[in-house]
Amino acid sequence: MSAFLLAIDQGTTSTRAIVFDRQGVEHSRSQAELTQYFPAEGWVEHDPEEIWRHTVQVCQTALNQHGVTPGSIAAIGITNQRETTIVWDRATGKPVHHAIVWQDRRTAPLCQALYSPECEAMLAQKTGLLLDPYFSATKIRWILDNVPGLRDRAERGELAFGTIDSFLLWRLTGGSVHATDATNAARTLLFNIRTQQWDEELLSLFDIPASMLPEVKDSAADFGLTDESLFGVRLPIRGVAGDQQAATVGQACFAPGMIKSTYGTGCFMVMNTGEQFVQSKNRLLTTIAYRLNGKPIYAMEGSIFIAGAAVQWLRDALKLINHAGETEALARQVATTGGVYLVPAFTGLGAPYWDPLARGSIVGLTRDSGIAHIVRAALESVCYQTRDLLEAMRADGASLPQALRVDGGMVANNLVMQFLSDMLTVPVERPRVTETTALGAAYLAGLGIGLYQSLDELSALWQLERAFEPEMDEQRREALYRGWQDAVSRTRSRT
Ligand SMILES: Nc1ncnc2c1ncn2[C@@H]1O[C@H](COP(=O)(O)OP(=O)(O)O)[C@@H](O)[C@H]1O
Ligand SMILES: O=P(O)(O)OC[C@H](O)CO
Repeated sequence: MSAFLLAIDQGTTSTRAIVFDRQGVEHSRSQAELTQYFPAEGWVEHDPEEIWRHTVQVCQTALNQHGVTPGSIAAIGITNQRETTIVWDRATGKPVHHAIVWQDRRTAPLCQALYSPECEAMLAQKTGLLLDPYFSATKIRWILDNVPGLRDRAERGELAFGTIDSFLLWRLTGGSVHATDATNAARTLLFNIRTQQWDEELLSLFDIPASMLPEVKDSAADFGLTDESLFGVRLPIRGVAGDQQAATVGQACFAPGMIKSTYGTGCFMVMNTGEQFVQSKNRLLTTIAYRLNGKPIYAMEGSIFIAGAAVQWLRDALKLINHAGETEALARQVATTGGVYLVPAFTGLGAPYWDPLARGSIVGLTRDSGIAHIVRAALESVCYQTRDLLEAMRADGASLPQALRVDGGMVANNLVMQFLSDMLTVPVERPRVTETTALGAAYLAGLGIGLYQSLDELSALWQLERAFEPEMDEQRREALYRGWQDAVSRTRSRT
């Protein structure tokens, strides 16, 4: 059988194609930055045509370098920024609106209008989610209500909805497949993760026609063949998962209690809870980690909207740095932030606060505060937010994990990793492959095509690069964390 697996990782800030061999070793890659559109305060959009162009381009490049050829690919796996919503015309395949990105807050008023404690309890019970603009349902509804003529066209069955994986599947297969996997469906607020079906009550609540929805498959399944015109051969697509779930697979968090945290644009902490649907009492999400052979494996998730994006903000808005990598040396110029806290609520606060109207703040500034303090505060904010999530998981009954497996662009920063371990009092483990999202998609494709027979095989491939052990004394740690909690309470729009 062909030796390689191609992973397409369509993230918030970039689109990547990475070719792995059977051992999970990277052989070739290509990447393209994605334009971010901010058409109004709190709105975030992407151009689906740019996403498509970049996807084809990065795949073609990765498939034709370093000894890799399209013919040497056994299967493709797709992983994607989740919740981001595209509606397209079934006849032409053309999107009817820009993609509304997961970070977009435009539907906060709609969420408020639909809110009641009963409604939120019903949503939590069926979907594991909360009523928040983050998820796809209100984004679909916004498109249907705001683009003239679309509601009627949707009712007539002319429009298709998909998260990015679905849209890419549609395009890659020449419009012959309209599907998604259970992990992506689980982020829409329309999918009942207990019954594994689109839910009539939810569709009617959000006023979305069932005809728009994709078929929901396992995360390792037959998602069709690529159109021959794209890569010269027809390649089977055998794996699909939302990026955080793919990272959970790439980190081999297959046993209940295992946790991974990914530090990209946002930060997402996912704890495997096995076959058990655990409903949080502390505003964490319940989601599907992966679904194989029809059997969902559940997870608890804490979602933070801004992690690496805070570093991008230091670079692009404040122009304090030229490259993300500079933050570590800058932050090391000072031993502490001197009491400065940066709460990066640029697009509201995610778990466990769920406050879409909160906006960012910097507190504790004095005349001694300088660039290094602010940069350090931005980095530390990511660790404090992770502690908030771990506290919520523990309050829900989880025990302190043996280790936290980390990945994503930000984990290159050793200062962040050490402070994270100090704040959590847990060893932080950075694997050899930090592209675990793409790796997870490749693993799913490998499972789907029969290159791997079991999850144990994948666990055996996981390798540690470096572990960071907690070093900070308790008194200092807790004083710092109390300062963070105070800064958050001053940032909240409501309590
Ligand atoms: N050395 C570093 N220190 C701090 N942040 C970093 C560093 N390197 C990259 N980042 C941040 O990591 C993010 C990129 O991570 P990545 O996993 O590629 O993100 P995504 O998949 O969300 O596009 C960027 O927001 C960037 O600012
Ligand atoms: O693109 P990322 O890696 O920041 O991930 C985005 C998440 O999937 C949003 O839920």
